[in-house]
Amino acid sequence: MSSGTTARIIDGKAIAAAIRGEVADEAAGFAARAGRRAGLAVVLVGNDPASEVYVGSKVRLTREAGMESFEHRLAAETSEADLLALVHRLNDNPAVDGILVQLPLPRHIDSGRVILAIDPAKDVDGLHPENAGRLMNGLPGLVPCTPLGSMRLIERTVGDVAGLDAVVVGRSVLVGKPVAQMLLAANATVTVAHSRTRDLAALCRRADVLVAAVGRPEMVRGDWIKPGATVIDVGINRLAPAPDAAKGRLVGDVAFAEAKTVASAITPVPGGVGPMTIACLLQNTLQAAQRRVG
Ligand SMILES: NC(=O)C1=CN([C@@H]2O[C@H](COP(=O)(O)OP(=O)(O)OC[C@H]3O[C@@H](n4cnc5c(N)ncnc54)[C@H](OP(=O)(O)O)[C@@H]3O)[C@@H](O)[C@H]2O)C=CC1
Ligand SMILES: Nc1nc(=O)c2c([nH]1)NC[C@@H]1CN(c3ccc(C(=O)N[C@@H](CCC(=O)O)C(=O)O)cc3)C=[N+]21
Repeated sequence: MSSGTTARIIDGKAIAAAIRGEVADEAAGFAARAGRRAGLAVVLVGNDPASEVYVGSKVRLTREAGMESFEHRLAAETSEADLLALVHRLNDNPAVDGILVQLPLPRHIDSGRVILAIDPAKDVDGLHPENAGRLMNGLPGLVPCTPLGSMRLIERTVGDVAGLDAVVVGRSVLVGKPVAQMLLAANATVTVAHSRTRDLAALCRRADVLVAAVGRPEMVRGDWIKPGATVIDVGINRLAPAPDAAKGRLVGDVAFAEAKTVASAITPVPGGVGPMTIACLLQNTLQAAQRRVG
């Protein structure tokens, strides 16, 4: 399995910081013209561990970029009706340019119905069927942040993906499906794998570009990777803490130590896709604000 080489580590943290710098400059211009800051509202229902990691850095980075951050933390028992009512209030609030409802939602809430309630012009996650359909048809719209951030890392690493074999593991509305659409739009040959896929390891081994968005710590092993491949690890998994520690380590969906001896380039967790997601979210919020003001 080991080829004796070591992969280039794709520095999502640094690339994201550069994007946030550009967004901050533009956000200052927006505030001067509009007489108010662009505003982002984040809704978290319950306490999904990956969502907790997300909100942790998001509030601070939103303010650093010169935008307003509105946070709504709701109990896990919140009813679907109450959540829908909050979404409608945010739709009607002129200070709010972007609305992000964190997924997954507790099981008693239909996430499809909640996403459908978000004003597509404020849907900075790009999940509303109108924006998802626009992405599928190659029309302009708000694009999901994690897939957009992943594509930017892929393009910076491999350049043109036209004709390359891309395998996406995971088919969620949030990550797997939109990243597959973007790779397809960039002319890669795309296969989307999921929990019913047969011989996942053999399928992954054919990928020049492998995107893992599963939510299973270190599931993708080193010997699943084609030598020289580019590996994008979307997974954010919090391991159980060591006996004397408050928080467990964060790991991706790829066994990083193994994979880096086979791949030519790989994203780390943390420091890979996560920071890019936030940078793209801020960029989408500014884009939504600019369109709304006209
Ligand atoms: N870095 C970032 O910015 C972000 C990270 N994440 C992280 O990415 C991961 C994926 O998130 P998300 O897409 O929302 O997760 P979901 O749980 O919505 O989707 C997971 C997907 O993985 C598939 N899957 C599950 N088990 C297996 C298996 N054993 N073999 C093959 N496929 C499997 C599922 O298949 P099926 O459809 O058949 O059930 C499903 O399509 C999570 O760790 C999440 O925390 C998410 C968003 C942003
Ligand atoms: N509607 C919706 N959209 C999402 O985009 C979404 C979501 N729901 N639910 C939860 C997941 C998870 N997610 C993360 C984004 C960034 C980091 C991030 O910045 N991570 C840092 C780690 C920071 C630290 O160590 O605390 C890193 O990877 O370097 C993590 C997780 C977005 N998600």
